[in-house]
Amino acid sequence: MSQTPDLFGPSPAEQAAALRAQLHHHAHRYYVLDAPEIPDAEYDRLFQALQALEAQHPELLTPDSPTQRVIGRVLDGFAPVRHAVPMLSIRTETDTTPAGAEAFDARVRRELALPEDAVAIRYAAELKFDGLAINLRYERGVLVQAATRGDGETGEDVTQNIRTVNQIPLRLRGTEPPVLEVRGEVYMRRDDFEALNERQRGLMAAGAKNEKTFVNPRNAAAGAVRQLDPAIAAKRPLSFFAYGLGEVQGWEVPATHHGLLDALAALGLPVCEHRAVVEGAAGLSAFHQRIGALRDSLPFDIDGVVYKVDDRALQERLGFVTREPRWAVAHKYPAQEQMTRLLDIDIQVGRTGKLTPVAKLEPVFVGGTTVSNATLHNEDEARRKDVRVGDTVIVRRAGDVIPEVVGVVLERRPADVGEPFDLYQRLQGRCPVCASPIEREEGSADWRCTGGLTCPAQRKQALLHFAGRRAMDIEGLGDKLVDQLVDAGIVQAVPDLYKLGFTALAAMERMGEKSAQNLLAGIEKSKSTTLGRFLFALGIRQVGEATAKDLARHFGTIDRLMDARVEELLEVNDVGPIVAESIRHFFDQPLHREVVEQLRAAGVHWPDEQGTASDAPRPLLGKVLVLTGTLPTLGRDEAKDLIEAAGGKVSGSVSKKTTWVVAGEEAGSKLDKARDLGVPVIDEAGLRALLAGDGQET
Ligand SMILES: NC(=O)c1ccc[n+]([C@@H]2O[C@H](COP(=O)([O-])OP(=O)(O)OC[C@H]3O[C@@H](n4cnc5c(N)ncnc54)[C@H](O)[C@@H]3O)[C@@H](O)[C@H]2O)c1
Ligand SMILES: [Zn+2]
Repeated sequence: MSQTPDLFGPSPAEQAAALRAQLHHHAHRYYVLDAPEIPDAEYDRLFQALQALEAQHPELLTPDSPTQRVIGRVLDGFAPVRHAVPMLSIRTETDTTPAGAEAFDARVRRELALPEDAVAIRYAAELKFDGLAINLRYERGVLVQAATRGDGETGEDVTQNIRTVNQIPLRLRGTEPPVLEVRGEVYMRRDDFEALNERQRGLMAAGAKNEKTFVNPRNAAAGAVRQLDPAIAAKRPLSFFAYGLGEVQGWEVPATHHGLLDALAALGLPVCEHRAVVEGAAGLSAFHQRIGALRDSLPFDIDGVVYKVDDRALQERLGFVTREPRWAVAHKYPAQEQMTRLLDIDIQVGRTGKLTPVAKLEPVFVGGTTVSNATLHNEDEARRKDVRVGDTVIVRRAGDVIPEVVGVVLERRPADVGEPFDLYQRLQGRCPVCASPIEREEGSADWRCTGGLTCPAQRKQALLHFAGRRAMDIEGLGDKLVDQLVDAGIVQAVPDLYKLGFTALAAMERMGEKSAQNLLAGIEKSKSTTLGRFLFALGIRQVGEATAKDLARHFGTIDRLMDARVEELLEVNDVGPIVAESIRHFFDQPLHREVVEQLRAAGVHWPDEQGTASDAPRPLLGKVLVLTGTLPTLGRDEAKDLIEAAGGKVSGSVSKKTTWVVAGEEAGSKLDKARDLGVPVIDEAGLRALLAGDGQET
């Protein structure tokens, strides 16, 4: 092939060299530093561009090309581990349609030289977990070593960190072969990831240095596994799925892949339940489709499914190419991270007045939908990521979590990029909706509007929250209608809902008589409620559904609650100082008391509850009890109610603050803990005596 003159742009050789350099750079960021700069989808595009170029110009192929070998390197600080059996990659089918499965099936049949009319091949289909590969070496049934993949030949010894993963058995169940290496994926569940990042944001808001958030669960998992301090690794909740084998000595390897997965599960290793044996391309496609529909609801990220020829004898016939087996393929789904341009940063005012910077994006298809807004969480996050208008940013959308901007692609920053984000300056210190001053409390990551219910943004959200299914449950009052009612000035605050008349409603645009009637009926129906729902509906900061119920049960009437002092509030189960302060603060504002009065005057009512904070004697005031095991006559909830009625608190775990542990039949570890800590243990009879006011001494 002749060299293309410069006149026509870079030659294929120059293009290949440039792609290789880029891929090496990004692979280093990703595999070695756990700090990717571009989304996987972008890396895959570069990778495929190089593959295509090398296919067209085979003379450009070099042995060190990223297409020819697994990339990765041992990080300083970890001992290198030479893998007895190399840890390979998997060929990727990027065509996310059913055609991807057909291409794989056709290739397998061709490579096996099967005749046209041969029976369909059986495949084991499983999920492609988005974490990192780990080799677990068991000798005589005991976990002796855990290693990362590294470059496939040599990985890192991460045994210490892996031992902290609860799901990984330290000893196999029922067998002790000389050597059994189990391979699988260490990953972080989405909820664990969200909680970890939330905690990181909290630490950073409180001024902690050296903390950071993670771009996605895979990145967080990789960071934890390759953490040099096992104490930190132990705090990062990791999970594991087994999917294959490394070296084996003295163990009968099952004849099929699905048989192997069953065998691994029997040894006590976690194996994902979403797996199947399917036949031919049609079976593969159906699996791809079924899992695709399930993807968002899975508790962890997957980036595709993996198909493996089920029969081990056939696998051996197919063998390997340089960096991947011929008998397996990964069939992808649309990426959950993509690049797009940041057009602007909007600031949204939430129901509680919290100001959230929201990225306005050039619409991009990510995680299966088109996204044009993504959260930036708060000012600190936006600054730390140095997100600026005009930047190319990485957007992530996974499951039902709201889309977020996880980073900036600095190498694509244009010369005329915007200024660093400054929320206060941007808003000139005023709420974008009501122009009230904004403030940021010490130790909080969030700016807030101080307008309270006078702020229409908070008003609209407050109305929606008030009408919500778990609050006052006003059927037919959705966001469009709330917008209309507030914008038309018909409803200013929650009590106005109960003053709505048919004529005014029916006269509104896009509102038929029927819907007006339905809405009025819904509003009427909502008048009869419970105190718990009503309290939740008020939208007091920090008071969720459960706390609202607890408050209702404890105080019985709203008047008693509105007048409760902080110390009295603290007596309620699960109410701590922050929640108590927030409730106090809410009812200290005359506006809020007025709202309550107006609602009552409009006919909103609920049966008063007995209230456990009545004037009856409260022999358990200030005591903390823990229930464990089955009591002879009292049910768990019943016992809890009685204890709370007597002024006591029920806690879920035993600590030094526990006054008594009430133990019944089959009491478990809580009883042991009580004994360890020297906490007195009583039975149901003892509890009854306490409730009756006897035996106060501890
Ligand atoms: N963003 C970046 O800069 C960047 C850089 C390099 C690589 N990457 C990403 O890394 C990936 C490519 O890396 P790779 O070579 O490690 O291949 P891969 O991750 O696509 O496939 C191989 C891996 O799949 C995993 N796997 C998950 N479920 C499995 C199952 N059921 N059976 C077998 N294996 C399973 C294993 O860990 C195995 O090592 C791509 O997604 C690429 O985008 C991104
Ligand atoms: Zn405001």
